[in-house]
Amino acid sequence: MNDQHNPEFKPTKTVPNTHVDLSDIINLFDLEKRAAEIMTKMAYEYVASGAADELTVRWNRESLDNLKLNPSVLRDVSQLDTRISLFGDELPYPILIAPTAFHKIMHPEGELATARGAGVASATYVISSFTTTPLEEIAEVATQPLWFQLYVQDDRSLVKDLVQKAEAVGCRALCVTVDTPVPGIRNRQDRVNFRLPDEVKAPYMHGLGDQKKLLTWADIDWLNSFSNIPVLLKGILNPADAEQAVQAGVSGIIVSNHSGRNLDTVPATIDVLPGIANQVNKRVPLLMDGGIRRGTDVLKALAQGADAVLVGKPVCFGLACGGADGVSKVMTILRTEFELAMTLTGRTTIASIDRSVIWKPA
Ligand SMILES: Cc1cc2nc3c(=O)[nH]c(=O)nc-3n(C[C@H](O)[C@H](O)[C@H](O)COP(=O)(O)O)c2cc1C
Ligand SMILES: CCCCCCC(=O)C(=O)O
Repeated sequence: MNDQHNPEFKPTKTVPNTHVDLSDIINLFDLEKRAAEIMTKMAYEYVASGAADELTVRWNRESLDNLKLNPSVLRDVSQLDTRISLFGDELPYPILIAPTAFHKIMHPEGELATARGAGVASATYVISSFTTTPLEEIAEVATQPLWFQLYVQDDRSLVKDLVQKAEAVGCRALCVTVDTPVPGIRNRQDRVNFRLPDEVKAPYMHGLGDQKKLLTWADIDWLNSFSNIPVLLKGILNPADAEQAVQAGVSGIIVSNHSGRNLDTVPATIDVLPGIANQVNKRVPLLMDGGIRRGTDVLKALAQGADAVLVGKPVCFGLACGGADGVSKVMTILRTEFELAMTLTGRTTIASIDRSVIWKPA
């Protein structure tokens, strides 16, 4: 056992300054294995764990695996176009970096490395409210669009200031996380007594766990009333909430179960996506995350009605293993696999990816 995997091991510094050889990392599962070897136990457990019995974590993957593809043959697949347009920006491919907290426990360069990796991979990066690096510093190194993920805290004037700061540094959209009124049961994190090392701070967050005023639809109206950037709701899992979100005037919806980290036994996101897509009926962009690990998963999510997907855990593992290089490697692997999946199913444009891509028994 590596020292860092000894439960008694106490990190003496934020995180080892690791930069492992990434040349033999072929897919995102390889990367998680490597990350498990090199991350501190506390950081690894924080990233890898889900809520309670982790059934939803498992279902996210199983449901994606259980969908079968239905290729169309003899199409001219010599030219692919994977571009999408979201809120006025053209993205070269429909995969974004999901907001994840505390990057400095994963790599000493923290969110700066993530932003640099996103830049190399031409990916949009959604910064977490729990960033351990000030927004101005991230914006300074970013070369691709940034979005901001908002946790609404009790002090609404601080929330307003934070939204305005995100706008001022150039964030292009605001993802309001609506699935975490209180923290979920996180047994694995409790077992390692998860806490931030003293030298790591999340400068914008002050006790989400002690909320007195819980987020409601009235707060979404309030955010919409002053936000100058599109407001998306992150954490929608059923058509009724999606409808209410559209009626509330949001600009987009992220179908998410928080990677199974909050409420265990909610369904896999890929399973609820078609019903939500039917309800939303393209009135606003629909994004999805949860368990995306393969290019075929991206294709399946788009086929079931998503306009784009986000990836969380793999980016954290990439960051831990190789800083910016690790982050760009994750995005490049997924993008390349996605392009191949399009080619091999005979779909050359994003618009041509519809439910016929999914195999159904005759
Ligand atoms: C380590 C970690 C930290 C996260 N932190 C946040 C966060 O600060 N805000 C948020 O809205 N979601 C957070 N999430 C959830 C992700 O944004 C995203 O919904 C999820 O990770 C996607 O699933 P995947 O990890 O299976 O790709 C976090 C997820 C992980 C794994
Ligand atoms: C008190 C809730 C902490 C949440 C931290 C960030 C997050 O969303 C996560 O999934 O972890």
